[in-house]
Amino acid sequence: MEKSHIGRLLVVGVGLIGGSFALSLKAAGACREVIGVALQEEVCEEAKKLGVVDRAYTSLPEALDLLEEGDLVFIAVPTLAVESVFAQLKDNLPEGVTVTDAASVKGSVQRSAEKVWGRVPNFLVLGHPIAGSEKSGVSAARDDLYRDHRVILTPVPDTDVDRLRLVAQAWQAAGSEVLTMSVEEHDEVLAATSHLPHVIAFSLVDTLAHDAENENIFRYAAGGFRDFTRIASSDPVMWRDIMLANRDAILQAIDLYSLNLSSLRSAIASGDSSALMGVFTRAKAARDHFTKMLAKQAYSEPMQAKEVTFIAQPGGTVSGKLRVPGDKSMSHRSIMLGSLAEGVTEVEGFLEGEDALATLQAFRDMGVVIEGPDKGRVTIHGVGLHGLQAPPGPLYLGNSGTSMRLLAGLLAGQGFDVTLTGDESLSKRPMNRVASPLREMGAAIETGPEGRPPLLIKGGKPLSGINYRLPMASAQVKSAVLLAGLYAEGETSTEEPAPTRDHTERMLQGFGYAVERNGACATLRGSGRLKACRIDVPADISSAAFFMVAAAISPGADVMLEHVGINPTRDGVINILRAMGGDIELLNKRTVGGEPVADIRVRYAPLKGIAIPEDQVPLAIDEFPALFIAAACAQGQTVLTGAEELRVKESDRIQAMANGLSALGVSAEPTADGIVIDGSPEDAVFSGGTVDSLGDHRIAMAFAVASLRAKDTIRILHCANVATSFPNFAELAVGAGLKLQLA
Ligand SMILES: O=C(O)C1=C[C@@H](OP(=O)(O)O)[C@@H](O)[C@H](O)C1
Ligand SMILES: C=C(OP(=O)(O)O)C(=O)O
Repeated sequence: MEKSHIGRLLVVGVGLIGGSFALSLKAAGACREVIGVALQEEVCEEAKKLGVVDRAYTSLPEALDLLEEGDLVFIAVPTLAVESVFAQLKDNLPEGVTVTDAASVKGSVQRSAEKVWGRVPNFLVLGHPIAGSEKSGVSAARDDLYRDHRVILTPVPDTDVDRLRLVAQAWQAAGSEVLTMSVEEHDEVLAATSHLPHVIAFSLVDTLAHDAENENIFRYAAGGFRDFTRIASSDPVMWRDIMLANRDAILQAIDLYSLNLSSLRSAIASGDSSALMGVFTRAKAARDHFTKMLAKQAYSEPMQAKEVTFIAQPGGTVSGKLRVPGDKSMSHRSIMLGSLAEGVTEVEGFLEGEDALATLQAFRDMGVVIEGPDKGRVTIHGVGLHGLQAPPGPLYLGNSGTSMRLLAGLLAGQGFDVTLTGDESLSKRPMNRVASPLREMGAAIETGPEGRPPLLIKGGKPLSGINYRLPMASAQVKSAVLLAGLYAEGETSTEEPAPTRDHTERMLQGFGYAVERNGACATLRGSGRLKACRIDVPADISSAAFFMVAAAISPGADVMLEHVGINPTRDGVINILRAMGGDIELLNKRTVGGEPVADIRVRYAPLKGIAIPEDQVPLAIDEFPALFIAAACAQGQTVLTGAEELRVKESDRIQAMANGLSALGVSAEPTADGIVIDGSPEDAVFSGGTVDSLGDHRIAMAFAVASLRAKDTIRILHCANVATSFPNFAELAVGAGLKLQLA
């Protein structure tokens, strides 16, 4: 951990917060000496006795006299007392000393500073640790109170960057994660996440304490009461100050809460079970996704994205029976169509990966009651084609292109406005490919610069059917147009330049919606109805592909992949591997819920390089990262053409793979629409080294598979997004025989 460069630390207000900061910095060896200031002599004595401070004074100016350049003043008095501390600092603070505070409300502290100095002085860094305890006083101080907690710093334009860095380093030394945001944002977020819960806890306990029966209530109050009201033991003065200091934001939060509480009351009064389930399932999901929440958004980017590195040791082989998770494309569509259907749709085999969960959360945010997922089971209480409600904020779709493009189509026909956002990768992906045809249908869609997200979709625009000839083979574009067609006047049809996955067409039919299919064309009429059904999602062939390639390249391998969807619009990976000499058997072929399914057995056989037929490209579009690994292990050259679409996936997959392959000593030449790979039948094809997956799940998994034929360890950077499509990849891979570790 980086140590701060503070000389002396002066803590003004030696209670729980100030005392814990002092102890943390002392424990980290991050300051030379701690001086305390407290109003009462007894507190000074106790702080010294407990070893929290080295010296203590009841007079702030006296203590300030001891400071010099590079020292830090930490103000930890109740919010409304900060101003009087500022007033004493004004004439007594030595040059070069930095000041920070820990008050829970930043707007009022900013105003106090402006009152005292006319503006926030450049040496004052406003801050707030998101940590505390219901206990108070110096005797409750701990050196680990801030460890693994967040601290929000709210610099203003005048704040000196070196002072900001000094304060951030001090908090890091205390073990905290430092974030910065504006004063206004801080106060709104805290009103909702901290101040409102305290209001409710104080008021609930006060209400019950007034009750004549209170003794009984407290005697029998067990878990729920205890968990929920712990914070009502917090320091009353501190909380009074917070209420007064952050009045407007807290009032807004209380008003919103009162409204929701009264509709919950009505639901209970009228026995409205579905409204109760709605609130409870949404709340449970939100609580479970706690770390992904931001104020006013039910689901949002994790505040702190976790960093995962794959470390794949060389060699080994793969064997055994494996069931990879559910198909991602079908999982998305099951939530979308289940939500728009009338009645209750039961889904099995649902992919509990981040992408499909983003779609699920989007529909919860639009008022659909969805139970689960629980071991792949999801129960969707459909609201009908016209039953979605405006979400409380932008719909955050993470890394998922399918969610954004299909939702764009579906939402173009709603009566409300909605904004679609995504993570850094999704924010770079082209959206005009859906926005243009949807606009032709009458939709009002705004995109970010160059047709990138966010998408703002205006509601209440009447749509009319179109005949759309897709300029590229894309199931996402086809699906977006067809889903908008559900809301359009008349007939909507799509014509694709090459067959692409047809899960939308099949699943619509499964929900009882007429879709006419004729060669490259799919046609439907608006204003029909979807009837709830059961959906069994088979294992995802795109995930199975990593183990197919693993088996195809490792001598001695024999793998059985169970219950895999082998829809003919998705089977390119089987065809291509077979053309390269792969030994693949399809066993126990059957149809499940309108989709062909089989168990796929793959055994090792020497591979040879081929020119990949262009008609296979859309049928294997997501499998190319894995197929490039197979190509590197094949005798001779493999040439891919007609695959420019790979450049606009979660990463530019042609470049990302070419870079990674080259880093591992394989000759891989990217071209505008494909790649040329010179394979080698040697035992150790890949040299070992470090490759960057660029946060693309499929690049990460492909290079993990390469380790089977590597000479040395392969380190793969930025692998957290494997969880978008294949959350248990590492576990299954290790079980099958890969030597994979996570760091
Ligand atoms: O419709 C779908 O579920 C998908 C379509 C494909 O994208 P494009 O339509 O952009 O080719 C594919 O790459 C993606 O993983 C899922
Ligand atoms: C391209 C992919 O997904 P999406 O477009 O949904 O992000 C993929 O999973 O490989």
